[in-house]
Amino acid sequence: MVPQQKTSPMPFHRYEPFAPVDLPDRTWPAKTITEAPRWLSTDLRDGNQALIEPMDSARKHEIFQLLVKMGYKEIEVGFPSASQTDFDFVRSLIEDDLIPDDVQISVLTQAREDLIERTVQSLVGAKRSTVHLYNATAPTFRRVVFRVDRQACKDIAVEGTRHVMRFAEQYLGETEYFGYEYSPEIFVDTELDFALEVCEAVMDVWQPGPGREIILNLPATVERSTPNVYADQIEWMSRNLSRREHVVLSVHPHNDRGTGVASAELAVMAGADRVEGCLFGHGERTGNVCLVTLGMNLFSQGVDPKIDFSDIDEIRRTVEHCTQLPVAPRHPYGGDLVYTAFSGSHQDAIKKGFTDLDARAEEAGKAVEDYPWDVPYLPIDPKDVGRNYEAVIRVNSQSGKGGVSYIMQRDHSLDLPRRLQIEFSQVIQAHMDTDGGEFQAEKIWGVFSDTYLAENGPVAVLAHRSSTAEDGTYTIEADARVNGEIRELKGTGNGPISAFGDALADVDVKVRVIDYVEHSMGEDGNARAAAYVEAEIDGRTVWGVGIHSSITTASLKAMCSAIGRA
Ligand SMILES: CC(=O)SCCNC(=O)CCNC(=O)[C@H](O)C(C)(C)COP(=O)(O)OP(=O)(O)OC[C@H]1O[C@@H](n2cnc3c(N)ncnc32)[C@H](O)[C@@H]1OP(=O)(O)O
Ligand SMILES: CC(C)C(=O)C(=O)O
Ligand SMILES: [Mg+2]
Repeated sequence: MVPQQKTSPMPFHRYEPFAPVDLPDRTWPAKTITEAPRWLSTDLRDGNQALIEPMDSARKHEIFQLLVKMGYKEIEVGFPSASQTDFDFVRSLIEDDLIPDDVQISVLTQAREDLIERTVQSLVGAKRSTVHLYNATAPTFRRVVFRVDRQACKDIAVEGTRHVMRFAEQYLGETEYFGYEYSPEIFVDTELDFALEVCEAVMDVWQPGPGREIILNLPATVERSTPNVYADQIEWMSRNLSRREHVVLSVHPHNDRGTGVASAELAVMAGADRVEGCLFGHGERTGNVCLVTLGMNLFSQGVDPKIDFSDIDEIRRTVEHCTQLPVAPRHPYGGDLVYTAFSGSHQDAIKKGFTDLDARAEEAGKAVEDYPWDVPYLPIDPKDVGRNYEAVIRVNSQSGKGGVSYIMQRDHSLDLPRRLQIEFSQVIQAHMDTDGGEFQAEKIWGVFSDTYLAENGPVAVLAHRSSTAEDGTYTIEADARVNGEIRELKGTGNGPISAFGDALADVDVKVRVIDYVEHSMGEDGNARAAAYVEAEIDGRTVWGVGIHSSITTASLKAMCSAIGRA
């Protein structure tokens, strides 16, 4: 019988289910995203206001420069009426001429006259700027925070917009561009008809038209529903707003349910033109939607994100330094561990994937970097974000032969034969059972050297000479140390391995060679060679390995290695 789940003791009855939107002819599920939306980074505002220690001026400048360098063209730089620090930062950007001509800064304010005035004052001298005004419109906020009815709530937005326009005229005069953004805060809990009514009233004041857009930002201030409901809300607004062609429909998803990225993506499918978020998902509570994830999700679908993530670790380091909060090791695209496989079957598939990719690129006459990426378990090429392949495969108790042999190949150019991979992987596993934890690449090499290359077995070749007769018979003469004694051995066969096997019979060492593989360990003429011998000795089947600049010496060493192993 299937085990029956029990009723949770938690008080789930205290919470209301979210209401679906009545939109049976929704169109967004059939849409695909083919181009990047307009991005706004609110790292310096929503991100900053949620930090344990808000950024000082130096850190704010660092983030601003990072955002500009990455390619963000709309940057919310603060809440100037909040503090002198916030105000002064905006002033320093403008007065020190730090804002590139193609970057638009914006500043946030509550819909209060005195705060709006101070906010607009902070922008004096800016070439391109936007004031962003918000007031909460949801029923709980109307009742609890503002203690107002619908009409009075709408009036706050309308009056606020008028103040913005009046103060802009008073303080800013003619600028290259002055824009306006309005957010009905808590949009997701606001009745849709009322959200629309407030936005229309705000537009009636701002009067959007050709060359005079308005940004209407519909925030999931607290994410409260599945992403499809948010998408329905956005599609409904997009369909019902007047002057739609002059409206930049913006979304501002938070991540309270952990679905901020999905909400943003479905919202874009539903008609949103613009997305606000923060790098690595900083922001209130569980954060704003992560701009890195959104951008890289597009990239991984072949869509230009219009943002440069090619040095993801530099981006991460800067964000960690400025926010003083760590990025989780499993954070999409930027976490330390996200391109690393520990588990055996993943490592095996990745290793095969790399080999296959190299082969197909070569066949197509293309550089691997230009060939379509298709490697199991790696959604993107780590090199595209500035990572190398060092960390792709790491070995612990969950790993198998694929991972171990990948490291031997990557770090030491040793292409272990399949059955040797199995044998060596068991050797590593035995160590792992004793030592536990992760097995670093150097430690794997140490075990390999001790196991196969130590030359501490009963037979060691000190020198050898060989000749081939006309009939092809190969003769070898070797000076060898056998059980501590120096002996001169001689044997014949069809090659060094069989001749040496024959010679060993004289000293009572019986070796039956099962398999032999050799390869060069590099491209240049001075490259060394690796030889692998699988042999049955005293009833045991073992592998031996030899490495030397002479392939014959490498083969003899491999024989001695196998004898030592047996
Ligand atoms: C969802 C968001 O992230 S919104 C952005 C939130 N960010 C911040 O608040 C950071 C910066 N804020 C601050 O530094 C301060 O809040 C300040 C300086 C702006 C204002 O401080 P104070 O004047 O002390 O007001 P306080 O922050 O307590 O705000 C509460 C008052 O503002 C009113 N209010 C809140 N939001 C708004 C708004 N958007 N528009 C108009 N009034 C508002 C409240 O109703 C309340 O009024 P009451 O005192 O008459 O009841
Ligand atoms: C000010 C608004 C846009 C906000 O941050 C939110 O609603 O989350
Ligand atoms: Mg927010």
